[in-house]
Amino acid sequence: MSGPVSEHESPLQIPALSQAAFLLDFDGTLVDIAPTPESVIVPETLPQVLRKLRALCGDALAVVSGRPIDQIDHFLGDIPFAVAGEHGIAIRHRPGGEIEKAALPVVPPLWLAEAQKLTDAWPGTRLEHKQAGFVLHYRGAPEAGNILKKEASNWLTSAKGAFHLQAAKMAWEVRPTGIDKGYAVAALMEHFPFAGRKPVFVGDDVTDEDGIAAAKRLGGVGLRIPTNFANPAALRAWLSALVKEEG
Ligand SMILES: O=P(O)(O)OC[C@H]1O[C@H](O[C@H]2O[C@H](CO)[C@@H](O)[C@H](O)[C@H]2O)[C@H](O)[C@@H](O)[C@@H]1O
Repeated sequence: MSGPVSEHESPLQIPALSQAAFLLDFDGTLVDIAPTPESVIVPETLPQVLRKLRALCGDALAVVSGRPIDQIDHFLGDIPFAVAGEHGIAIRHRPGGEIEKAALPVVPPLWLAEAQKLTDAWPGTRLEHKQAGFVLHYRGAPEAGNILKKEASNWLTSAKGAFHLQAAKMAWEVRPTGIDKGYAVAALMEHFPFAGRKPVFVGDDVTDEDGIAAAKRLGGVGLRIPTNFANPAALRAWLSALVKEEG
């Protein structure tokens, strides 16, 4: 185990890159949080750092995001070898490979209709559709956070545990129960080029805790912003130093 120091000046113990697999969250981890999901900016130097990292760890670089896979493709193109989207509901294990989709219950159309009405009624809020759930964003109207939560909690009382409400960053996400980033990490680690390596998972949010726990369970390391890195810029600087040191 080795590695450069984090911005907090404590040396981070991670496996040698020749034995490591990197599984990285996207929003709030690789890129800074932005006012809207579309307005995220991928810093100019990040693609090159990630490509070097992928080369140094034998292609074992994955992005594990709450976003659908096509959005990660839009921002990062062919940089990661594998992508897990929607917190593990959709996984593409290799470049150009088929997307493996978990069999999940369909979101009741009534909830979607109610969610649309609710977000139409609150300027600054918005509804994001996902394959097996949806997100109520309130970054543009923080005062609406509580009402969105209350309404979504009411819909979920009829779900009999099939769906749950997940707190996200200035958002509430209605998610199917049973699949999380821990599942995604375990599934990715079963396949080439990840299998046999030690996972290094980095995230920033509550949903990343499952990924962190899974990485540790599998003999690797789980790191979190702001515990191990002050912010995404500090993580990017650490990754840049890591690839320079070993490159
Ligand atoms: O698992 P992640 O890759 O971290 O994705 C989590 C969610 O990210 C997006 O929403 C969040 O980021 C937006 C852009 O910075 C921000 O505007 C929003 O307030 C955040 O909640 C994305 O829209 C969600 O689908 C992801 O689940």
